[in-house]
Amino acid sequence: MKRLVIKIGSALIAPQQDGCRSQHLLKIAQFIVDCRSKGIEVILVSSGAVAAGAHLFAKEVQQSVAVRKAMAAAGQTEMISMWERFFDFPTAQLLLTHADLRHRERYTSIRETLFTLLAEGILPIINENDAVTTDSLKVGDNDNLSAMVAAAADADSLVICSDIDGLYNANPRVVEGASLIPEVRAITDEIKAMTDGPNSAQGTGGMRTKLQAAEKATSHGITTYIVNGFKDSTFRLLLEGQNPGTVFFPYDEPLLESQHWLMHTAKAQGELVVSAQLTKAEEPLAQQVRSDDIVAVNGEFSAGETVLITDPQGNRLAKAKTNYSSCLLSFIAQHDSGLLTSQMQESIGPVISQQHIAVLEK
Ligand SMILES: Nc1ncnc2c1ncn2[C@@H]1O[C@H](COP(=O)(O)OP(=O)(O)O)[C@@H](O)[C@H]1O
Ligand SMILES: N[C@@H](CCC(=O)OP(=O)(O)O)C(=O)O
Repeated sequence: MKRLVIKIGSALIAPQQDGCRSQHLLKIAQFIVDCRSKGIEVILVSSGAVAAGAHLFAKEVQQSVAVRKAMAAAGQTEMISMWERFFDFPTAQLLLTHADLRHRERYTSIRETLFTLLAEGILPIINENDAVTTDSLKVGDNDNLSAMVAAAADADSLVICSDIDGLYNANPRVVEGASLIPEVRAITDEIKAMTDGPNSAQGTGGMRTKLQAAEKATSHGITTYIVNGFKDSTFRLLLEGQNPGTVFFPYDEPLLESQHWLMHTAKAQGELVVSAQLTKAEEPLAQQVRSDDIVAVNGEFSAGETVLITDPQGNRLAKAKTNYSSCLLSFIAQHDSGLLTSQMQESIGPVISQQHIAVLEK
């Protein structure tokens, strides 16, 4: 490990949902200190703002979206000041939303901030900015957020601390006799079918979002662990280089940073439907997507935004940054003349550039 992102679930922060408890966090803080003294750079992604702030609001109103946002805002200060008390080195708080991460300029700015904090030995502590999010703006769970952060920070390891020993072949809280899977080399459909949602009042995504996070992280070359944050032995084993739970091995050929961002973080603003023959050709997809091969343009987007490329049957082929706006592409698609499109292509350039396309797995 050289650069590690560690994600802590709400159950560890506020086990009784009545404010933060240091009970389970002391050993995690010690682990962070030990990692840093071994020269490992650490970024902490901490859940628990909602759980920490819950006790300030009446039970009957706690399910209201507005109240949960207020709980997050109030609980965040309690949670961050608790972390701060553990460390004798400086910490920094970053509150992010999906809207920040999927915006390439803001994403680059977040990366810059992270690298600067790490270079100065300051511990970044990250959570979703729940107080300002809506459904369309949020990541929604800190498992996926931690993987996006790990990718943004060029980390090599992601440790997701949960209330369970790792991934089991079925949810052990439901299926008696389920067994722990210590190693996962590929996150197949069979593996995905083993998981379901959370079983605690505090948890958000259960094992499903942890697998999504592992997929995002491993495809960026990041070794990912799901471990039990309640057990002391977890952190001792991690420091010894052993696997205390489930380890997900990184891809042999990780995606480039820009392609990973397109595939896993950027949100498609619209859709380009391209003719069916394209996908069968030998050349790379980006070179094939000429304006006269576009069958339909759905949604509104500007040049530079992310689009989903599909075939006429609706199969997802790729995500890409388009060099044309939806307006211009629709005009071309409707006034299809070989001369116009080739003139257009010559003056503006390709619809999609090769470095800005991520081909999706079927
Ligand atoms: N296949 C599985 N293996 C292990 N845990 C599973 C599985 N499927 C679902 N779960 C549930 O996921 C829970 C952990 O996720 P969650 O409650 O969201 O915790 P956290 O707050 O740590 O993110 C486990 O306690 C368990 O109930
Ligand atoms: N951002 C939220 C946590 C969301 C979340 O993913 O919670 P968890 O499943 O406990 O990691 C909060 O601080 O309460």
